[in-house]
Amino acid sequence: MTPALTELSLAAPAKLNLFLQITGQRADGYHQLQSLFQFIDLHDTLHLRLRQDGQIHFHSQLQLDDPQETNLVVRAAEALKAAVPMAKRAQLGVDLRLDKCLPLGGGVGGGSSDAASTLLGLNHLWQLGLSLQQLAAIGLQLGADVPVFIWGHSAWAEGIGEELTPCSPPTPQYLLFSVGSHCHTGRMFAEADLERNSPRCQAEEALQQLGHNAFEPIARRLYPDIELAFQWCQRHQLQPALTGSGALIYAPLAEPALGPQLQQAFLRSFPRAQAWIAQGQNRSLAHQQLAALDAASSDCAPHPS
Ligand SMILES: C[C@@](CO)(OP(=O)(O)O)[C@H](O)COP(=O)(O)OP(=O)(O)OC[C@H]1O[C@@H](n2ccc(N)nc2=O)[C@H](O)[C@@H]1O
Ligand SMILES: Nc1ncnc2c1ncn2[C@@H]1O[C@H](COP(=O)(O)OP(=O)(O)O)[C@@H](O)[C@H]1O
Repeated sequence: MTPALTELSLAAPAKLNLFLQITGQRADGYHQLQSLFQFIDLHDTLHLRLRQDGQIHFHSQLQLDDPQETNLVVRAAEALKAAVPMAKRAQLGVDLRLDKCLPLGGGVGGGSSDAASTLLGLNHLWQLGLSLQQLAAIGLQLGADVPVFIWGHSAWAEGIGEELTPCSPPTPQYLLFSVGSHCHTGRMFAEADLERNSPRCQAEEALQQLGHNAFEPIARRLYPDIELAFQWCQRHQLQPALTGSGALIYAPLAEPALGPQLQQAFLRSFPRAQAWIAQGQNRSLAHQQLAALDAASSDCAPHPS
């Protein structure tokens, strides 16, 4: 029999919203949207190690703005444990360490991805055998963006982001910029002039309008540095777009060879900014790693004689 793993490291990749429009609002205030999600190869890394004493311990350099707030990694681990029958819970302990790289509140879903990788990793390590559907339902309680990271495939999203249809948009390299502004998701959704009644469309139509994002005019109006970054990109023949509710801006690279040059030029114009070159991926890094683990363990499994 394959020996059970006692530790595991898993990526928690970022996402981009290649298209985002809002089509209505539910009675509870949450907005209905249509969005095209794609992953990129920028990621946080989560290290998980089994504990025998049933405790959940967490370590990270990341300080959340609100010291009262519990990190989504811990909330995910607790939510998963709570979903397991009481009799099994006493043995389910873990040391969790998060190496945080993704910018906070940037619209790349780092917190949601950390939560999803926690659920995926613990399901494996604790040998719970929950389905992706069950994990996505637990994840949805933590944030509207968590399910897409659980399923791990680029997707056309509807509802509040949890009704997902896998799709495979083009996977260019992107330039990704952070000019330092933070857009608070709840506040962006609450902005009075947000276009929240767009007519619904089909995924195929969205693929013809890549880069459309209902939050873009608001982010450009509220944050002058975001406006300046859009103008810089346009002057450099890039097609910039906002991801999520902001504040990061991405632009597909028509000529990947020019990426490093454009990245340096941007940083010269915006010395306090950050800029990355990232590869679009239709399968999340976390899922690629889990598939490699499964393949390795089936290689180790005894062959039927
Ligand atoms: C806008 C998007 C697009 O991918 O991404 P981000 O910019 O956050 O990455 C998501 O819909 C964000 O999802 P997520 O970041 O998980 O949001 P949540 O934590 O669930 O919600 C934060 C707050 O935003 C508002 N909210 C969120 C999602 C939604 N469909 N309607 C809303 O009105 C609610 O006020 C909620 O309290
Ligand atoms: N592990 C985490 N990483 C990032 N943010 C977290 C985490 N845990 C809790 N949060 C909270 O979630 C908020 C949104 O985080 P994040 O996912 O980075 O935003 P976005 O979805 O806009 O990229 C943060 O401002 C923070 O308060």
